[in-house]
Amino acid sequence: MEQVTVLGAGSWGTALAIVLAENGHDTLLWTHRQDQADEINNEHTNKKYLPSTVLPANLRATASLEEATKHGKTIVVAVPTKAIREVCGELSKLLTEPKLFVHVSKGIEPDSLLRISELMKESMKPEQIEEIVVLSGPSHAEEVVLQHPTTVTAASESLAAAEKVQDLFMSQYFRVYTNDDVIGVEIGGALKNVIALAAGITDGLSYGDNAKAALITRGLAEITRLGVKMGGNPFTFAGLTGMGDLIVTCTSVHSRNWRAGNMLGKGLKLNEVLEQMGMVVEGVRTTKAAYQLAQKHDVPMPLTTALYEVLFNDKEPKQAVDELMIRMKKAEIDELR
Ligand SMILES: NC(=O)C1=CN([C@@H]2O[C@H](COP(=O)(O)OP(=O)(O)OC[C@H]3O[C@@H](n4cnc5c(N)ncnc54)[C@H](O)[C@@H]3O)[C@@H](O)[C@H]2O)C=CC1
Ligand SMILES: O=C(CO)COP(=O)(O)O
Repeated sequence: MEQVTVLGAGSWGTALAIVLAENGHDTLLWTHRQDQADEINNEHTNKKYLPSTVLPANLRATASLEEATKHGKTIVVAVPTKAIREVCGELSKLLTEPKLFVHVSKGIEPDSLLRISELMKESMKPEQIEEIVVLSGPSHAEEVVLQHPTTVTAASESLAAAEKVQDLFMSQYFRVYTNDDVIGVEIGGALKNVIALAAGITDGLSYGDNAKAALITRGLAEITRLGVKMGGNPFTFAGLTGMGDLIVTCTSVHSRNWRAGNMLGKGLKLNEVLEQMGMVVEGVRTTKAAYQLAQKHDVPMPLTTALYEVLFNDKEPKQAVDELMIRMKKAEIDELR
């Protein structure tokens, strides 16, 4: 049994805390909201994020970051990308010994263009970090809490750290593989949300299954193109954290990115969509970051660029699709090399 802290009591942090608590680990879930910590401790529910779930009795919550920091030998960071800097910065003021960090956030910071593990390293001191492991893959919280079979990947430059995280989380319904390709895993996890927004848009336009299959495969082509240029292993993009997560996010009604895209495709404006969602839609900020990365690395990313125009330059979704279809003729495979 290990002492583990999970930072962030949204749907994913809570679902992972349940997996850990059910595995017998002494798990403490941190939220920045006292009322939510009280609900988790007294009612054993987290209704805003997982309305039908009863939390295990051994799962405790706290609103004290100091208590949370002291508790875990392993600290799982499960806040949205935009909160990573702030939360890790606060953590850095409290850490007195090195910890094993696991992050599960799927994004890239616009402008700095840092991946999550890079952001974490920038926000804390090297001596405070034992190792960083990224846990990613096709895994909607709503299905994990139902104990439906789920497979993910733990990636780290340190195989020992990845295996430690594999052991912490692995259960009968939660299977964890290891990978040493942190870049590929982080890029795949972040960029699939961009394509999922686009898939939601084409569904909102009622364009059907051919369009969605095209988005998934051509989306993977452009994610791979960028990810390989940034140093990722091409095979990673065909795995759970690439193709696997792309499939689940582009096709599941649980996906907040797909749902947001669907509303955009039906004609709602971005601010109206985000107001209605009430949960993080990572793909919006990641579209900006991916657009900037494509320019920086001089990689053609037509789907990302089209989505950028829709989200930030008010292009009509139907016009964006029309323009994608009449682009210059291309070879399918040569473009990937
Ligand atoms: N929901 C899911 O099924 C999965 C989510 N993820 C990733 O996990 C990350 C977190 O997502 P969710 O839990 O789904 O989001 P969510 O929207 O359900 O919850 C986000 C949580 O973060 C908290 N938060 C926001 N800003 C904060 C701040 N500055 N300080 C402290 N806490 C703050 C919110 O209060 C909320 O509890 C995202 O990067 C997402 O892409 C990854 C895999 C699956
Ligand atoms: O990453 C996820 C599933 O693997 C969750 O996707 P959404 O953030 O779109 O809900």
